[in-house]
Amino acid sequence: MQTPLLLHAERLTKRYGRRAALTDCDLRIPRGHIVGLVGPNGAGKSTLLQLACGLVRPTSGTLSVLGATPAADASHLARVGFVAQDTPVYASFSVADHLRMGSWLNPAWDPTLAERRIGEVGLDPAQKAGRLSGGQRAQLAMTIAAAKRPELLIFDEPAAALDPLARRGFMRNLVEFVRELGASAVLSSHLLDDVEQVCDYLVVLCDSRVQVAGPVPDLLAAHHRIAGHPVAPAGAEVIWAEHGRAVVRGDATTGHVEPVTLAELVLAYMSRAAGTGARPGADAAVAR
Ligand SMILES: Nc1ncnc2c1ncn2[C@@H]1O[C@H](COP(=O)(O)OP(=O)(O)OP(=O)(O)O)[C@@H](O)[C@H]1O
Repeated sequence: MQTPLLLHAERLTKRYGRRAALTDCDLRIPRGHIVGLVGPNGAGKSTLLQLACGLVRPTSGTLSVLGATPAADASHLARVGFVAQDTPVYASFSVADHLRMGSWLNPAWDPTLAERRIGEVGLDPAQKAGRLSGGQRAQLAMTIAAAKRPELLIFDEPAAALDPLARRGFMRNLVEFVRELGASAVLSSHLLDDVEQVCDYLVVLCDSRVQVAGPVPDLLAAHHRIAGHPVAPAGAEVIWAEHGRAVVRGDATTGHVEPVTLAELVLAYMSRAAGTGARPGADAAVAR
């Protein structure tokens, strides 16, 4: 039997009244990846993460996580750890209280991992969570999510509150942690550097729709930057073009062809969805 996918969405749609947060999204993401979910404000990233945790239900279409409906039962809840955007903690509880609560609520709680990590990141077990800095709160929330020993860790903009140095450390830590757990992770971020640093699978969401998704090495191999009278050969798709430069999907044989960075690839899809830059074919010719 095949191992169930990490995330499997088919025509997944979520509407809030007349507003579409996700529209007809198809995803087939295998396990073992650290998935970066990127896109502009209001693209639907948090909605997708909340659907994956079972906090909200689809309007139509289907989503399965680790082969089951999200939050279908207590055992599925235990397999997924979620760190929400504002890393909520109980202000009047100490760091140690949070760990105690974690051990009561989670059958597979790993106290050794939790205590080791609290020590590693320099948190005082006696300190009230309400007095922690944003970065320390993020570390506490990540520790609690990880000490559940989940198969999937979900982070909604995990490092948004951190200064650049703390962020770099946090993201490095996150990768080590996910690997140590033998887990997979999905994280949303506006910070393309972070995504580039830690993610090996990318999903670009714009305006409620998946624009592109796949393993990062495959996406980088499939896209090129061309400059100087770019001509994309037949079969190649111009994703974005402006001022004599273009990002194309498929082979590019004319013009000055260079590899594309992850940030350029993401920005090309975001610009296309936003309707900025020249329309494909206007600035970069497509050979027929
Ligand atoms: N509970 C809700 N009620 C009504 N509309 C909502 C709700 N949650 C999200 N939306 C709408 O759904 C769309 C997608 O929102 P979502 O928060 O998923 O986007 P996002 O990509 O996470 O944005 P950001 O990067 O700004 O956090 C937006 O138009 C938003 O206004």
